[in-house]
Amino acid sequence: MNIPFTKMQALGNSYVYVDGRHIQLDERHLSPLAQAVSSVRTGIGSDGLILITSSQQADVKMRIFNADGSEAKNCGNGLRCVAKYAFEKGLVSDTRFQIETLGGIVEAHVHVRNGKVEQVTINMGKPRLAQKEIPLTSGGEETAIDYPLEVDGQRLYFTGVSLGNPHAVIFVDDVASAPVTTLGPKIEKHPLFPEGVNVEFISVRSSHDIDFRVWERGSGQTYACGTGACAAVVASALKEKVKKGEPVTVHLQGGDLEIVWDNDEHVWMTGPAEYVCEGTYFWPNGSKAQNR
Ligand SMILES: N[C@@H](CCC[C@H](N)C(=O)O)C(=O)O
Repeated sequence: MNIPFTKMQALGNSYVYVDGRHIQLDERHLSPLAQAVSSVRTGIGSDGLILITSSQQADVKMRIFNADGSEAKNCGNGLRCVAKYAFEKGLVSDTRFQIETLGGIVEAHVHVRNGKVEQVTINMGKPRLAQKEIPLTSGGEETAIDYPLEVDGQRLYFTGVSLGNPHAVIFVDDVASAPVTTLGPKIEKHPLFPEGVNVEFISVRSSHDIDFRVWERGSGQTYACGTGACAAVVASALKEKVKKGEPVTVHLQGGDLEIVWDNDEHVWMTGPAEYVCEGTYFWPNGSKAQNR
C-alpha cells in the first residue's frame, strides 16, 4: 500500500502526518501503520502517526497514534503542526480556527509572516485535576497533588494533571540527572494509572522558567511534549512555584515553549512547528493488514 505523508516536527517531537484528502485509511490500519512508520530502521522514523481529516464540529480533525500504536486523546506539539499544515495547505483560510481532537475541540491561532506560519498558539482548554479524570485507579473528585507512588522500592511524589491525556509531574532538583529512562517506563505502566501515564520530570528554575524532560506513554523518551509542558506549568502553579496568569517558559530538550495558565483556567501554549519532508511510504504489510 502506498501512503502519501508529510513528516513534521515541533521541538524535535516528530510525527508522520497523513492527510485524509489524499488517502482514506481503514480504521484497522491506523495502529499497525503508526508502529510501522515510527520505526527508525524499517519505517520513516518518528514518535508516532497523526491523521488529519475533515470534521463535522470543527474546521479540521486530528487523531494521534503513539509509536507503539496506542491512540491518545491529545498532543500539543501535534496540534501546532496540524495548525501550520491546515493553514499553509489551504484546509483553512482564517488565522484563527478550531481543531477537533478525541479530547475535545481546541482553538488555534497561527502567527503568519510572508505567508508562512512562524509560531502557533493553542488554547488547550481547562486542565482536569480530579483523580477520576486523570485517571487514577484511586479515582475520586479530589486532586492528586504530591501524591505518593512506590516504584522500584522508592517512594516518589507526583502531581496528576489531565490535558485530555494523563500526566504525572515529578519535581526534581536537576532534570539532567532525573531517572527518565529507568523509572519513566515503570511509572508509565504503574497500576495506579489504568490508562498509563506520561511522566514529566521538572525543575522550577525561577517563577518564569521550568526545566523539563519527559517519558511519553507509548513513545518513550521524546525531545518535547506540548501537553506535558502545559501539565508542568499547571502543577507548578498548584504548588505556588509559578503564578497563574503569567507566562512561563518551559525549557524542553528540543527547545522552548511559552505556556500561560490564565485566570479563567485556560492553558495557552505558544511555540514553533516545522516541516521535515514529504513523500510516499511503501507499506509492505499494508495488503496483509487490509485482508486481516
Ligand atoms: N507528544 C505529545 C503527546 C502525545 C501523546 C502522549 N504520548 C499520550 O499517550 O498521551 C504532546 O506534544 O503533547
